[in-house]
Amino acid sequence: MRPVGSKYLLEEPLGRGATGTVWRARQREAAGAEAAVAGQPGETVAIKVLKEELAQDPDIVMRFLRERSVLLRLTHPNIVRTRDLVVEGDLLALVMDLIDGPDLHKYVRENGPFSPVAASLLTAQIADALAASHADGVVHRDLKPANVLLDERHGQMKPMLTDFGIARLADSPGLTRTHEFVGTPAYVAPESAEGRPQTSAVDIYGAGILLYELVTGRPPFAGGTALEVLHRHLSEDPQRPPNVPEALWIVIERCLRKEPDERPSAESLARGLRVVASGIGVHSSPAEVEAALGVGALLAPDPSPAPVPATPGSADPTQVLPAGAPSPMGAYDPNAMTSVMPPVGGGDATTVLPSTGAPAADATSVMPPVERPDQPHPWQSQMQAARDRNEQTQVQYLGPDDDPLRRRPQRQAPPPPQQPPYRQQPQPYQQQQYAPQPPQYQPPQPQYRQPQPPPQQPQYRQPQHQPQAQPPQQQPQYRQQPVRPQAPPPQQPAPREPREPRRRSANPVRIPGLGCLKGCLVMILLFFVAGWLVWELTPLQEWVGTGKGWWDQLWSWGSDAADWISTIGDSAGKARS
Ligand SMILES: Nc1ncnc2c1ncn2[C@@H]1O[C@H](COP(=O)(O)OP(=O)(O)OP(=O)(O)O)[C@@H](O)[C@H]1O
Repeated sequence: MRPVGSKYLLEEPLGRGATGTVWRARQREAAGAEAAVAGQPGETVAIKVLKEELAQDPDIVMRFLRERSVLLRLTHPNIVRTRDLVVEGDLLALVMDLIDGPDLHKYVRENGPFSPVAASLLTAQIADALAASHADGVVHRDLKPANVLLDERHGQMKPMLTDFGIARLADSPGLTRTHEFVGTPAYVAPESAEGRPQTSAVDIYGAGILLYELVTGRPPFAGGTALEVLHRHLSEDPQRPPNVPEALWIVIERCLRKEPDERPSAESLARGLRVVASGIGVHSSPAEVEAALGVGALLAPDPSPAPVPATPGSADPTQVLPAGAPSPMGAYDPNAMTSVMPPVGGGDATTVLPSTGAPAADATSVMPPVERPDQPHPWQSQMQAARDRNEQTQVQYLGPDDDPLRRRPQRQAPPPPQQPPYRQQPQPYQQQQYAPQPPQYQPPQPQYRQPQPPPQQPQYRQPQHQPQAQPPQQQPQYRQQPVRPQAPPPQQPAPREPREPRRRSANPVRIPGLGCLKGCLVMILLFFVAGWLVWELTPLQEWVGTGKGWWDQLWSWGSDAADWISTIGDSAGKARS
């Protein structure tokens, strides 16, 4: 058992998500005054220990501390209560109420879809939770069945919305330094997918998808790839499945409107769903049936939806990239996985705003709204981050064979003469990755989280994204995003002209040792010339007493040497005979 802070002991892991691992834990002693719930020694709690890379990120630690009060104050019967936040060394953890029951995704997978009445009543409670958080200025932005726990303690199934805080904590510019970010393609609202301004209406869209899935067992927009899902969110109208009653379909269809302004408020959604539940049961009275069919009149849009302020320098966590699907060409789990994207800044996942109804409790947690149109598109940030990562200097050990300073020169094949200049005529993929980008657009370079779905979902694990497999025809629609003038993406250095290939001599044949031989010959020649000059130009001849010239003297020395050698040869022959 591992201690968390001085107050908690981790007992066993309950599950693992994109941002950390949830543990069943026990309270050792009552928490301090800073905790929302002091708790009693021996009490069981759930603790989400955030991933190390999040915990080691100063931005996230700051945010964690800054938003402590917001997380702790968010209480509702259908929201999993955050009891305490622990920061200890490199460890960041959220202490929550332990919910005894599966999450909705797991439940539907194991038990099949809910009846329309049960699905309506369940979603009505989730809408209650959303209404409360929206009134407090908090937008969840990652609503999906996996984030709804079913509390089965009292013979009833009570949905409990969780992960309010996590997306918000993880959503920070610090994430540009981790290799991941969070978003779930199957549940992402069109405006999030497009990088348009977001409001609490994104949660209503998520609720509509969730409701559809509860009654059918699958989300409305599926596809083989995340890009396909994204495209369907943006362009397709959902089709009414045969088992969905008309009244319920009216609600779902309203929630799934592409225009956020046309979606109902959380409060009117909850009310409408209860009216529908009463009117679609087998024992419903004619009046209840009629009221249910007229539910459209109840689904009033939110007059003042809570806006989602952007975090400067961050991207949108729910932004749908081919996320959750490491390869856009591969299948992915549309239901349960919070997708992870390339390191980017994060936008604010569950955002704290000045309360529309009540005053904001924590001024430090209120983010000033930032004009979305001025910001670079999230994909631009992702591309930039990927580029920055690629270009940074790496310090690493090089073996003798790899070290260019130690390596012996290798003969290299000359480059093929017809090879086009790399930067001038890039292939489509090369252009995406390396070519200099105009400031207003840097093409998406989606990468995805290392697949970490819960162990029960191995079929959803994906291989790494292969960028060249990306269908090119789906990209242009994201290229028109405006640029934030005050924080333009860093200018790319001007592309360097490709170097001309080195000119080689006409005769490329190399003779080993030729350089050394040449040197020796030159030295001999120099010595010879120097000797001749000294002999001829100095009084050396007279000193030696010969009076001969250079050549005569040389000849005489040569003759003396030959005589000496023949004398030695003769004396050796006589000795033998
Ligand atoms: N308060 C809690 N009580 C009991 N079980 C919990 C609690 N919170 C989470 N769990 C369980 O722990 C597991 C992991 O939760 P987590 O929120 O990390 O998963 P997730 O929603 O799939 O993650 P993510 O949204 O980051 O992808 C889930 O199976 C969930 O059922």
